[in-house]
Amino acid sequence: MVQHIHVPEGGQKITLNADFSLNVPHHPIVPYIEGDGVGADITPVMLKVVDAAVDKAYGGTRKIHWMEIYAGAKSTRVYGPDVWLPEETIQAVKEHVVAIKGPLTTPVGGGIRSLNVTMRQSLDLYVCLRPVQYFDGVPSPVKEPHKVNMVIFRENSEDIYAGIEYEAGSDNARKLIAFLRDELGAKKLRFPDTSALGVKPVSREGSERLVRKAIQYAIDHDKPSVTLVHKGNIMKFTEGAFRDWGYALAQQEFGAEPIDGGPWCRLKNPRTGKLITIKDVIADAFLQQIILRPAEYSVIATLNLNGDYISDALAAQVGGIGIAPGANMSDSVAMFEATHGTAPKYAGKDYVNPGSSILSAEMMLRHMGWTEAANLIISAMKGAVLSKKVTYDFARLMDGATQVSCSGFGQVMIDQMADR
Ligand SMILES: NC(=O)C1=CN([C@@H]2O[C@H](COP(=O)(O)OP(=O)(O)OC[C@H]3O[C@@H](n4cnc5c(N)ncnc54)[C@H](OP(=O)(O)O)[C@@H]3O)[C@@H](O)[C@H]2O)C=CC1
Ligand SMILES: O=C(O)CCC(=O)C(=O)O
Ligand SMILES: [Mg+2]
Repeated sequence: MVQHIHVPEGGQKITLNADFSLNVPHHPIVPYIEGDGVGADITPVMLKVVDAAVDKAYGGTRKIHWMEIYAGAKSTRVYGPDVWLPEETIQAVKEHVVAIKGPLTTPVGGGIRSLNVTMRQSLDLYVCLRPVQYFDGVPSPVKEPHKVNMVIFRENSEDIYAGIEYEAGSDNARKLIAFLRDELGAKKLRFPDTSALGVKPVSREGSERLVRKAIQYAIDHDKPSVTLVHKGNIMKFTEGAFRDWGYALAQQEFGAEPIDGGPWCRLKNPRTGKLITIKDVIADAFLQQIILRPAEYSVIATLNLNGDYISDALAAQVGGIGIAPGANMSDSVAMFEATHGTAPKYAGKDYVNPGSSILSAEMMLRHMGWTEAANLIISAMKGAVLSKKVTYDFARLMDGATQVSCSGFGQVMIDQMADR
C-alpha cells in the first residue's frame, strides 16, 4: 500500500533472476526522484531525452513508465515538514530494482545528514561507479583530454561518510576523548576540549567487495589495469588495509601473480588472455598524475572520500561535472545519478547542463540491456557537442558556440536523434 506514490498503469516491474541478471519487460516501471535545486531543471529534460531515444530505437514498441518517488525538499511538501526521505521511497527503489535520481541538498555544518548517503547506506549500494570519458569537441582545461578514460569504483557504504561524528564540546566527544586517552593510550595527541571527532570505519568485507567489482569490470571490459588509490601511508589500518586487502583479493580470487616481488601484481584476463596490472598509488600523488599522465590509469578502486574528490577532479579534465554521470549499485539494485549536486545558484533558471543526468540515464539503459537506446543517447550527445549548441558551461570555453538553455540542449539532442 503506497501513500503518495502514483503507480503508473500499464507498466510492469523489472525483476531479478537468481544470478542478479534482470528481466526487463518492454514497458518497465522506473522510479525517479526529481531532486532539489537544479534537479527540477535537469530531471524533466532527462526524462524527455530518454523517452525520445527509446521511442526512436524501438519504433514505439518499448516505453518506460516513469514513477515519481520523493526525497528532499519535495518530499517535505508531499509528506509533511520533517519527512525528507519516506520509507516508501526506499521500498520503491528496492522493489523496482532500477531507479534514477536528481541531486539532493545537504546543509553544511548542521541540519540533516546527507539523504544521498542515507539512500546508499539503506539500500547497501556499495559501488559508486563513475565513468569518465571524453567527447570530441568538449572544451577542457588540459591539453590531451582524450587520454582521460577512467572508470571510478568508489566504495560507497563506509569510511568517514558513515556519519559517526561527535560535536566539539558535546558529552559524547568528551567521553570519546577520555576513552581514547585513558583506555587506548592515545596520549601523544593534542585533544583540547574544543575537539570534534569523526570515526572512519573501513572493513575487510567492504573493501573486498568493492575491489572484486572493479577487477571483474576490468575483465569484462578488457581494461589494462586496476589502480587502488589510498592514503595508506598515513591511515595505515584503514586506507593502508584497503590497499593490502585489495592486493590479497586479486591474488586469492583472480590468481594475480606479484610483479618483481610485489606489491604490484598481474593477472591474465580469462576472456581475452591479455594481462591486467593491479597497482596502487597514494591519493595525493594520484591527483597530480591524472593531470600529467592520465593514460596510465584505467579502472580506479578507492575509498569513499577519495572517490568523491577524484570524481569531480577527473570530471573537470573532460569538461566538468555538467557531463559526469554515475551509478550507485548493490548486487541487486542500481540507482543512477549525476556526479554533481544541486548547484543552488542556478536552480529554476533552465540554465545548467542536463548532460550528467542524461548520461546517467544512458548508463541505466545499458544496465537494462537497452543498448540501442543507450547508443542513440551517446551519438546524440556527440552530435550536440559537435554542433556547438551547448549550455553555458561549455559555451564559456568554446569558440563559436551558441549558448542554449538546459531544456534547449535536450531539444538539440532530440533533434540529433532524428538524423540517426
Ligand atoms: N549526489 C548528490 O545529490 C550530490 C549533492 N550535492 C549537494 O549539492 C549542494 C551544492 O553543492 P556544491 O558544492 O555547490 O556542488 P554542485 O555540484 O552542486 O555545484 C558546484 C558547481 O559545479 C558546476 N555544476 C554543477 N552542476 C552543473 C551542471 N548540471 N551543469 C554545469 N555545471 C554544473 C557549477 O559550476 P560554475 O559555478 O562554475 O558554473 C556549480 O556552481 C550541496 O548541498 C551538496 O551537498 C553535491 C554533490 C552530489
Ligand atoms: O550527499 C551529498 O550531499 C554530497 C555527496 C557527493 O558529493 C557525492 O556523492 O559525490
Ligand atoms: Mg561529490
